[in-house]
Amino acid sequence: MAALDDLRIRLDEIDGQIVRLYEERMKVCEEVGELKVKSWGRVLDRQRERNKLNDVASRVSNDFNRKGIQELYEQLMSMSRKLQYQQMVEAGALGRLPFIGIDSLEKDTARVVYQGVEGAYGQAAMLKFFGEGCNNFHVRTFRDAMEAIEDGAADYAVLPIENSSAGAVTEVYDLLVEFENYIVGETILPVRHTLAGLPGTDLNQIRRVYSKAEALMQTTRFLSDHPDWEQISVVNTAVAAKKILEDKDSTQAAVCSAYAAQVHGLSVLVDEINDDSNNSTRFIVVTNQKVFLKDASKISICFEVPHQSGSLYRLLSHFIYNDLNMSRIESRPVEGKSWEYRFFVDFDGNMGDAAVKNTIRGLREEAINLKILGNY
Ligand SMILES: C=C(O[C@@H]1C=C(C(=O)O)C=C[C@H]1O)C(=O)O
Repeated sequence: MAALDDLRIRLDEIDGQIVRLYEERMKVCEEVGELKVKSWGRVLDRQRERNKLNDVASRVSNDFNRKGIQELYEQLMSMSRKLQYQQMVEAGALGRLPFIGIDSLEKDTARVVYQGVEGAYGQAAMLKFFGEGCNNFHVRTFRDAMEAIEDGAADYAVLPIENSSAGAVTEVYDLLVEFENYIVGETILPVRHTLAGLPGTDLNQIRRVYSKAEALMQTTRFLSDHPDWEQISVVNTAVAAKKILEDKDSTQAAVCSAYAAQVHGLSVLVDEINDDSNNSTRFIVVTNQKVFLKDASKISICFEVPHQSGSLYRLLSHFIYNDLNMSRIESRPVEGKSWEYRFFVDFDGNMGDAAVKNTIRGLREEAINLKILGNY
């Protein structure tokens, strides 16, 4: 049997040939790219790639190598596509993304909508982003807020998208797909839940606790010390506070912020009852125009993937290749298609960056229903 050193010398020789051939192949792909730039053609040719995979698979001697050569060719072709997207972008064949860069948001004159009633965390987030004196109104549901934006009744909506302990606010993700509204800002609000009731309420009197489902989830540890309390979810924590005031029933309490308790004339019975003391919620600011701040640094997109092994992996490779840092990925079922998913990805970047244009160009061709949700 040959010694390890001898085998490695042979491998080095073979690899030398592979590297030379790889470069030769990429040169030819570049020429193909030039033709595509001239003809404004599509980079990805699925049929050609399928044929290529079948062809190389038919040339090897066993099943193990068949799988291996196909994986290798998938990578090779993906690299040549990425080179061609770059050529397209450099030649201006991508054009501009359909978003207009602006210097700042007109916060002073804007009319802003939030979901819930006075005292809602959404209101606190809105005041944090737009300032105490901002012109605002509130609506009952997230959908109402999205509609108010689409109809032009408001310029901006402030909506929760993610909580640090309960995770995604899935309804808002789905609404971002359904409506032609775009994210232009975000703000993170620390969430401190309290148990609030009518002034003078004793904890022993309480039989029912009202709150938003997420807030009940975020205070599980405290509530599990009171297993006899019935937990009832309502649309918003501030709605829960309002209900306690209106019902005038001291067997009821609300899980809400100290601010909501104060707005609705309740007393804080127990302060800071959230399981996680760092609990915070990220809110997004949405508008009906395709605009982005010129100094924006985060992009949110969503897309569906073909229901095939490896398809998400291949799409995410665009981020790696273009050296973009992905900060979040979330999936939601695609309506009407059981077990198929839409992925929501946040990544660092600005729409003016070549790396971002490259990535978007690749994803637009290779993913299904790519939507840019905003750059902020
Ligand atoms: C090189 C081309 O572009 C892409 C890359 C391919 C490859 O690397 O073989 C094949 C088809 C295209 O998706 C081409 O169109 O031939």
